[in-house]
Amino acid sequence: MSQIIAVLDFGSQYTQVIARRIRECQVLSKIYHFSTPAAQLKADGVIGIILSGGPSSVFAKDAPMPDKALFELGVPVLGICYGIQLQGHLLGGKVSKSTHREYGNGVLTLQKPGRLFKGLPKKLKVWNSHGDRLIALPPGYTAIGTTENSEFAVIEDRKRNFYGIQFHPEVFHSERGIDVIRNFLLGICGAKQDWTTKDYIKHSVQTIRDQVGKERVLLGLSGGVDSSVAAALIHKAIGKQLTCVFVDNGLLRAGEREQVEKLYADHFNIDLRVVDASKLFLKRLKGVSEPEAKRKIIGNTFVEVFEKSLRSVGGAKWLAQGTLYPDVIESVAIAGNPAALIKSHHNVGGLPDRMKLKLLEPLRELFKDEVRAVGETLGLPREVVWRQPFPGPGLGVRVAGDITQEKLNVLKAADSILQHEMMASGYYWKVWQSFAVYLPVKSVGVIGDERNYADVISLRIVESRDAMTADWARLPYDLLAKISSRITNEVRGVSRVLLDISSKPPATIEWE
Ligand SMILES: Nc1ncnc2c1ncn2[C@@H]1O[C@H](COP(=O)(O)OP(=O)(O)OP(=O)(O)O)[C@@H](O)[C@H]1O
Ligand SMILES: O=c1[nH]c(=O)c2[nH+]cn([C@@H]3O[C@H](COP(=O)(O)O)[C@@H](O)[C@H]3O)c2[nH]1
Ligand SMILES: NC(=O)CC[C@H](N)C(=O)O
Ligand SMILES: [Mg+2]
Repeated sequence: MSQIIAVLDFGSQYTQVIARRIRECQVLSKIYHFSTPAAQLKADGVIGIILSGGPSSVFAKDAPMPDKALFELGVPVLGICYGIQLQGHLLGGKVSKSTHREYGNGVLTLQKPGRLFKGLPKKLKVWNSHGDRLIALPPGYTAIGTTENSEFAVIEDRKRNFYGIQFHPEVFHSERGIDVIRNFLLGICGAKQDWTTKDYIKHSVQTIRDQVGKERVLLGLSGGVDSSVAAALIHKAIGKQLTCVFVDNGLLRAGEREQVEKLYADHFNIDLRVVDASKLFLKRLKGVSEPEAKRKIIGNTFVEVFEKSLRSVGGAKWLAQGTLYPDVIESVAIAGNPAALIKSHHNVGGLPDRMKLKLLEPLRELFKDEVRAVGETLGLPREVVWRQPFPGPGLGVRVAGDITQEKLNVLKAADSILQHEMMASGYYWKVWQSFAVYLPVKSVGVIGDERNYADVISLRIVESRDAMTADWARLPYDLLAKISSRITNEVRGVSRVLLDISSKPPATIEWE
């Protein structure tokens, strides 16, 4: 029986981040609904339980509650944030609303050597996000550490192997957070580190086979990292039952369609059809300038095109996409968590309600760097695995405001100079994304002693780990100067080039 660490989901924004930290420690984890019966966890071979954070207060009337019997399974339990509050509430301690919310960075001071903090310094920067707090320990527990507003920031009951943390060790901003999780998994639960990318692939291949059976699958392939890895994985699972469709939506970069066709012909043994739907997309988008409206139209039109191609691929029942976790969390609320809508990624929030195809998304829980690791293990070429992300709505969300063919042409020309210089300098591979944006303003310039009232282009070049947060890349001035001067000199109709120096948050990577 496999060893599983169960993550009970109480609706935290970070539930998937906890799961990914566990995978980073090469341990198998599974996310369960918060109400999963303890007997089920036991039957699944769970060797440790993590109670996630969540937006509710434990004493609220409809607060999500776990099956209390999980505290009698004899397996270690770690509560994070809402999870520590649950331990307090259910096991005889006391939780109350705090007058001081703790939000963002704080300092943890350890008073005692706790098992979770083995080998770690006595003071650590940690990241908080809570309004309630534990004010009395449940019997059997000891206080281990404090933060400014939490007397019980870390607690443990060594005998029963119950642990609680008020801050979020899973987020990147909590110093040595991964070590805390590793101590729980390896030191306390005794997990074996045997969950590798290879296992992930084996497991996914089996799941895909079980899901799909003998039915046919149509995969939307963009030539990007995610859909290429999804294609390779699904092809490994079901071979000829898979057909890929690349849609030319008229919002692609210069030469992109030809590049993808060639790449796939050279490197992949996969049935790929190319559909030119550029006229349809541009017709639907005509005169539309509101970003969410544009995204919805693009998502809907993609599905319309996929549905039209169904007959020619032998009546597929499944639509496969390379959807990743960040696409999901920004687009929709998940697992009862009232997460805010940031923007509708075309492949999630942009799908029409009437869609009849079943969705097959084997990468839906992964982050980009994990997908790249899967791609490398599957032997995909470097230019695919390490390609910069390019969103499905493409230049459609990079022409700010309404889209016309003329604006697209200006943007394509500017973007292709940027790409060329990024490649030539090697910086293409060092940053997360680099692209040009067409702004809906004009500005006055002067060329050949003449007035030039023309378009403005902004450069957006960012560094990131997983697209959840990002910062603008500090590129050499000489390189920026060269890009700017080439764009204003070579692209007719551009009088000015700007550099976007906003981080995410508060900005996002794309402009719309
Ligand atoms: N032009 C396209 N034709 C067909 N499917 C597409 C196209 N563009 C995007 N998709 C679908 O939408 C999904 C999400 O797009 P997204 O851009 O996030 O991923 P990607 O293109 O596969 O990878 P990358 O993040 O590297 O760009 C893709 O995985 C793919 O299934
Ligand atoms: O396939 C996609 N469909 C979309 O609708 C979409 N919107 C944004 N992106 C990409 O996602 C990452 C995060 O982007 P934002 O900071 O703009 O939300 C960045 O890498 C963006 O390029 C998309 N990808
Ligand atoms: N992030 C959390 O888990 C928060 C828990 C609880 N809602 C609080 O505000 O304290
Ligand atoms: Mg893409």
